[in-house]
Amino acid sequence: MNRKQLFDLIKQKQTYLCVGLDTDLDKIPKHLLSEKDPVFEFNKQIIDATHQHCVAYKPNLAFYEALGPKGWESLQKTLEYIPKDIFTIADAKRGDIGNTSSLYAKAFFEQLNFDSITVAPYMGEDSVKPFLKFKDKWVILLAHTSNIGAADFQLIESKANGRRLYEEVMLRAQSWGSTDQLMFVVGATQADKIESIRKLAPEHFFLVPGIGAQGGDLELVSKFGMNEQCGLLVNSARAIIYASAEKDFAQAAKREAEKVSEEMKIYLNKYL
Ligand SMILES: O=C(O)c1cc(=O)[nH]c(=O)n1[C@@H]1O[C@H](COP(=O)(O)O)[C@@H](O)[C@H]1O
Repeated sequence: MNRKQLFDLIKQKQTYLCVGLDTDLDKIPKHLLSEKDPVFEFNKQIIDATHQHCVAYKPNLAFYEALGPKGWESLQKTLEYIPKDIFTIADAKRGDIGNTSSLYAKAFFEQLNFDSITVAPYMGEDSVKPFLKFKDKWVILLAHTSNIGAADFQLIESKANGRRLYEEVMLRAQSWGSTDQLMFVVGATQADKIESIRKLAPEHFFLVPGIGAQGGDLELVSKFGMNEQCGLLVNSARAIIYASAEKDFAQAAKREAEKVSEEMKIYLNKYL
C-alpha cells in the first residue's frame, strides 16, 4: 500500500485509527483460555468487531514471541485474517548490521507479508536501508517515543549543530527512503512538541502511539500533527482491546474503536 492508497483509505473510512493487537494471555477473557489458540480467537473477534473503524492493525511482536512457536503461529494466523485492504504493522523494533537487517526484513515482509515494520535507528543508515529495498513496504523509524525514557537519549542536543538526537534521526533518515516508504514514530505523549516535529518532516506519515492507556491527547496530536494527506496513524491498544474482560469484550472493543473514530472524523473535517 502506498501513501496515496493509505490516504484514500483514511478518507473512505473517515478514521486514522490503528488498533494495537497486544494480546496478553493474562488479560484476555478467561473463557477463551480453553480454546485451542486463545490468542488467535481473541484477535479474530477483535478484528471482526473493529475492522470497520480502523485503517491499520499493529501486533506488537513481544506478545507473540513470549509464547514461543505457538505465538508465531497465532501471529501468522492473525495476519492472514486481517482484511487485505487494512494496513499492517509489525511492531518489532528491529535493526542490526546490514546482512542481519536484510534477514529481519525477509522475515517480516516475505515470510509474514506485513506492510510495514517498526525499526530502531540507532545503528545507523546501513542497519535501516535493507528494510527499504522491498517494494510497497514501509519502515517506521523510532523518532520521539512515548515513554519516559524517551528523554534519556532522544533529547540529547548535539554540540555540533544544536539538534536533538530524534531531530537528527528524522532529518537524516529522509535521504534514505521516500515518503512512500518511510514513516516516523512520534508518541502521543509528546503532543506539545508535535507542531515542531511536523515541521521536520512535513510530508511523512507519523505512527502515533500513546493515546488511551498512556493518556496522550488525540485532539492536540491531530491539530498539530496532521498534514495534507492526514499523515497520521494513531494507535491505541489496551484501551480498545481490553475495554472489557468479560464475554462482551468484542462489543466493548467495537464501542471504543467507534468512539475514537468518531472523534477522528471530527478532526479530519476540522484540521485536514
Ligand atoms: O513503536 C510503537 O508502536 C511504540 C512506540 C512508542 O513510542 N510508544 C509505544 O507505546 N509504542 C507501542 O504502542 C503500543 C501502545 O499500547 P497502548 O499503550 O496499550 O495503547 C505498544 O505496543 C507499544 O510498544
